[in-house]
Amino acid sequence: MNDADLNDADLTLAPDRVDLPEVAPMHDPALAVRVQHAIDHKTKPLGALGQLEALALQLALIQGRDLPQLVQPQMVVFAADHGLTARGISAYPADVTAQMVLNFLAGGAAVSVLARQHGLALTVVDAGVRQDFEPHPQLRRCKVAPGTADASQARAMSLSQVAQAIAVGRDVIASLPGNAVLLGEMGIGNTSASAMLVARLTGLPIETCTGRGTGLDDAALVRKTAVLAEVLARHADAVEPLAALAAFGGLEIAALVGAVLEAAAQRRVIVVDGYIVGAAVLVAQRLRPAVLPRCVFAHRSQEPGHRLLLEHLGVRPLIDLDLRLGEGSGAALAWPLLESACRFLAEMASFESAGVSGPAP
Ligand SMILES: O=C(O)c1ccc[n+]([C@@H]2O[C@H](COP(=O)([O-])O)[C@@H](O)[C@H]2O)c1
Ligand SMILES: Cc1cc2nc[nH]c2cc1C
Repeated sequence: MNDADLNDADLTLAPDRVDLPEVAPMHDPALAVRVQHAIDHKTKPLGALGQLEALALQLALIQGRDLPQLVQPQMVVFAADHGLTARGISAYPADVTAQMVLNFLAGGAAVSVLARQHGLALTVVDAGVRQDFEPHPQLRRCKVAPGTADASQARAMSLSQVAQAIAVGRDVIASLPGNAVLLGEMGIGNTSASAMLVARLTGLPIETCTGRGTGLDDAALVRKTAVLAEVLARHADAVEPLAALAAFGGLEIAALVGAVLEAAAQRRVIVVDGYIVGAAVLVAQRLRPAVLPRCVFAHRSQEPGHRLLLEHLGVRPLIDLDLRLGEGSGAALAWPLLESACRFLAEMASFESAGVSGPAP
């Protein structure tokens, strides 16, 4: 597919023009009953492992087995630049996107450290960074374009670019081993794209979806919010999920949409990092609603729109550490909880096997 084949009218038809996998609904009531029964008969007061119990059940249902196992977990960080940075919507210069990609690969970024700590393979994907990179074993060079267009002047991406970036995300996931993916991102300006996607797709006011990102002060936050309101008004017709993605960007978010769809189609466990990955899940969920129960929401970010997004999706994150870093750092930090959920299900004794008395009659 190339730009010449597509025009604006195609945007409303986008789901038919972009190659999206089918995602089967998770429906196995008998398995759910069996796993809940096993959880309830472990040697603990009923429900005492709290959210970890719901997590164990979710992992079992995603994998379609009584004892879920996490094999060769993959941390995948999608990176790209945003043309809207020309409007001063970030506290840091756009060059930081490329510099941090090099830092990820050199092993010095937060996500590099946490991935090492938790035994997560780390892959970095250049979906649209302005700068070119030398080959590196952990880098996938899949640049769709050197950054998006300035969304205050034009659509951030053409539909063809959206389709290509979604394909990048799908292909990267399909090429990786294992049955769990942790998704992260890097892109100066991408809290703006996320805020606009969330506002447009949920109907929430842009003021509530916009935050300080990398650390804007009060005055800069007011200016950012005004810019985002202007961009939303400019693209008032971009209401369908893929049209909104094209209008607001970014290339890493589109690649994340593809990654979420492919991972869900393959029944992999999907660990969702912060606001930006959450916005990609929102787009993916609008395209294929069955992706949502296959996602584990790792943490609640400090970005105020993230809380609203999680509430809108009706999901509860595992941890809340006031993080606002991105990269996949929150997903990596939450990872041991998924391991613990599998372990308690597999290894804890039952009342029967341990000879412990159940609740008083
Ligand atoms: O994950 C989050 O919730 C999150 C919240 C605030 C900032 N970030 C990171 O900061 C960058 C975007 O911030 P900004 O201010 O440039 O839009 C991008 O690289 C994200 O990884 C990430
Ligand atoms: C230094 C730096 C690291 C990051 N990691 C993710 N987003 C980031 C933004 C900045 C500015």
